[in-house]
Amino acid sequence: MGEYEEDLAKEQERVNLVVKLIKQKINKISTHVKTIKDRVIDIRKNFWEDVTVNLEEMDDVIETQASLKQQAEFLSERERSHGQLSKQLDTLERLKDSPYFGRIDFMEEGEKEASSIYIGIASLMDEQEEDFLIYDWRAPISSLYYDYPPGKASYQAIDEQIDGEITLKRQYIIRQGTLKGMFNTGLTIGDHLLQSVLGDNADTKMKSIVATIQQEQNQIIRNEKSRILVVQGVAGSGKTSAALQRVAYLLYRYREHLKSENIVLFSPNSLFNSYVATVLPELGEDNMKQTTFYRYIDTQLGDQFAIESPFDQMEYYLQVNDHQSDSRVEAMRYKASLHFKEQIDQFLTTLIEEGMTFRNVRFRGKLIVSKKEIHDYFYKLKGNLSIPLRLEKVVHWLLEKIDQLEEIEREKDWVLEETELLDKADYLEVHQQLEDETPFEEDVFIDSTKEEELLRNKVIKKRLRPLRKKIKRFYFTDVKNTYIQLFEASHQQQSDLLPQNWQEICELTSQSLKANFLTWEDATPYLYFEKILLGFQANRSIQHVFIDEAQDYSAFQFVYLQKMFPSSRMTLLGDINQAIYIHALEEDNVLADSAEEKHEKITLTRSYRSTKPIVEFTSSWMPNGDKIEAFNREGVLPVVMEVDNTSIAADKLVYKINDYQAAEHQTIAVICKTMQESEQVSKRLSQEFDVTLMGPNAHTYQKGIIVIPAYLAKGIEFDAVIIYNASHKRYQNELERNLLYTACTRAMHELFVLSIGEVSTFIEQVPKNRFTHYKIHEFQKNQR
Ligand SMILES: Nc1ncnc2c1ncn2[C@@H]1O[C@H](COP(=O)(O)OP(=O)(O)OP(=O)(O)O)[C@@H](O)[C@H]1O
Repeated sequence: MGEYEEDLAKEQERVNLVVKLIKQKINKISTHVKTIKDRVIDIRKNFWEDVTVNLEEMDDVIETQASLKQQAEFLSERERSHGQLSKQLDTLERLKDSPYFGRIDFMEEGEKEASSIYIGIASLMDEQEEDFLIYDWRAPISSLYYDYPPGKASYQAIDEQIDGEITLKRQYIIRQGTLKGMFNTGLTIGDHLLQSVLGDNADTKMKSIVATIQQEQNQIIRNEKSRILVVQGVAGSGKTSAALQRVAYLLYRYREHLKSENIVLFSPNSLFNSYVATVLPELGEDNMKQTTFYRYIDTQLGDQFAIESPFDQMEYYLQVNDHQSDSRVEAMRYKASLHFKEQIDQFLTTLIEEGMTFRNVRFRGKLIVSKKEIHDYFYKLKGNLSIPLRLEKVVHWLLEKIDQLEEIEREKDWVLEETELLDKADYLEVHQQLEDETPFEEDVFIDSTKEEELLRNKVIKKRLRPLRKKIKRFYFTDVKNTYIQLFEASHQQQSDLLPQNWQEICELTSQSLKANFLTWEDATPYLYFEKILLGFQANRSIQHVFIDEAQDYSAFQFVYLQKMFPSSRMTLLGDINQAIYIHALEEDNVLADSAEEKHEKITLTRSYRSTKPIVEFTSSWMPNGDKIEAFNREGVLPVVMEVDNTSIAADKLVYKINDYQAAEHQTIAVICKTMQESEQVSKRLSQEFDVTLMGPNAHTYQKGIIVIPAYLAKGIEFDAVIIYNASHKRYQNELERNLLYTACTRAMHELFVLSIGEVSTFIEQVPKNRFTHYKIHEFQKNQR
């Protein structure tokens, strides 16, 4: 037996031992879990038998409530411990299959012997609970594995730095408890293993990269210094992967006070949400909150306005021919900028003096306080008070008026009529109150006048409750009409910063606001305005905000998010080359080099997703493309095919898909520029194949052939990608350059670019040795 085989046998022996112990633990916990589960089922089944339900008398109602509460608490406590144990069990099940993936032998300074540290997705102690058989990959000592090659190394323990030497660094592939392979590695964690992981088929769900995290990615995952960490990473450099590993790391590092519900991830679309949803559970952690910025805005303003989605805004942009003179396009740019924010801030200061618009306060159709009265009261309040403080005072004043109204209305006939509509619990309460208030006498009789008074009280309070609530929420302030004034003539200032078509933009804006429609470019500014006007209620429960595809956020949106989460740390991840929204091309993009260097910035330049030829091809038309490094994974050259017309394009498309299917690619994406184009292509393809058309509302996708617009394919990847029509006409400007780059970089193994007519100048720029070029004319269409 050679040295390697001997080592392998020894390691397998250790694996066996560890797996045996894991199985024992699983058995022990399973029995415990089963007992608790039976108990939970039992409690649920007998829930109503174990509580005494009696609603006849008030005392009984109170007793019933207490009994219900006690029973519910008991149940939820059991359910909680059942949940925790089941989670432990899940983790153990995963460890049983593959207990660890790495090892380092580390000799601490001053020690004579190195200790072996085995690293896996969770920690495991030996039987005596004394030594670690496996270290969690997030433990301080595990960072050695990701950060150093064999040789001198150190790591940061809780309060000190530990120095020493790594004498061995090894990687394992263990499946179903069997050691399938093992390598001793240098600095980069297993080119070997990485090659094999990256060479696999694309999945419809993102995978965890825990076993092969690269040193530069580890800097992101374990970063604890920065309040705002900005990651600029080229396409496929592992930004999203690192972000999710970072969530898992933070949950472990701050497990005492950070829970998954204190973390939120803003992602580009719903499809992406589900794409990444399995990574954390795979690592034994609960998912963080996930949302899209659009969904967030919609929950804030959706009941007042119909809100355009960013995708509809994008479709509009992509269909406009002349971007220079289109007012809407100009508005998209301007309203995303900090200049516009300043303009709003200035407008807000003028409102201190004049301009606030209010709504009438009515009750049962009758005017109680007119908007004019509110206006006059508001502007009589001291000028040095802020608007939100003054509004608080108005609330106070209005509530007093409502108190007076209550006194008057209570005596009216309609109130008595409505006492009939009160429910049983109200009557019981009134009776109880009457009994409590009546001095003890032999002959207790219910005083009917008093009873009527109490019942009237109940009715009027019930009816006024919604009005009081609305007042407390400032519904008497007419935010929309106040905001509209910003776009009206009386407020027009002359400024060089205003866009040329400002007048027209103003008209368009007030029209759509009046129709209760918010364009995407108006949504954040409006919400900002509303929040500042009424007083910002910052979210303090979120401790960490992750923003993926951060390049697509405007400077305005970013400032808004900072205001919304003032006490949160933030991790922003993006790629300036994939900026596909018009506002994202501006200089104030948070990821642009020109942006102020006030945040810590980590740059990732190595791309892992695509083969080397694909990375070299796609980076050729990007500014600074020479800085994009490919991970060394071989593959075939991308193919560019120019055809004369759509009919040849359709034939070639079908031909290529057949080709890719024969090569056993499991996810094949036909990426189009717009939704409309996607619909046409999908219709054509569905004559021959089973295809899925992905639109903005798609939540998941299956393996097979999908047709998708480029902007929705953000963040995800496919075995093979076909760009439907990368013609000169379709891809010309900056945004289209980025869109084409984003689309092409979705390919892991193969890329085929069709062009109907002359190919885009961006592809013309690519050195000819970086792709295979075909031109197919009508008369040649039957050849390849
Ligand atoms: N260290 C790693 N080990 C294994 N696979 C990795 C590693 N880093 C990245 N990958 C793989 O590379 C691919 C791209 O990763 P990811 O989607 O996180 O990149 P990204 O920078 O967010 O990409 P994009 O900006 O293009 O959407 C994924 O398949 C991911 O699993």
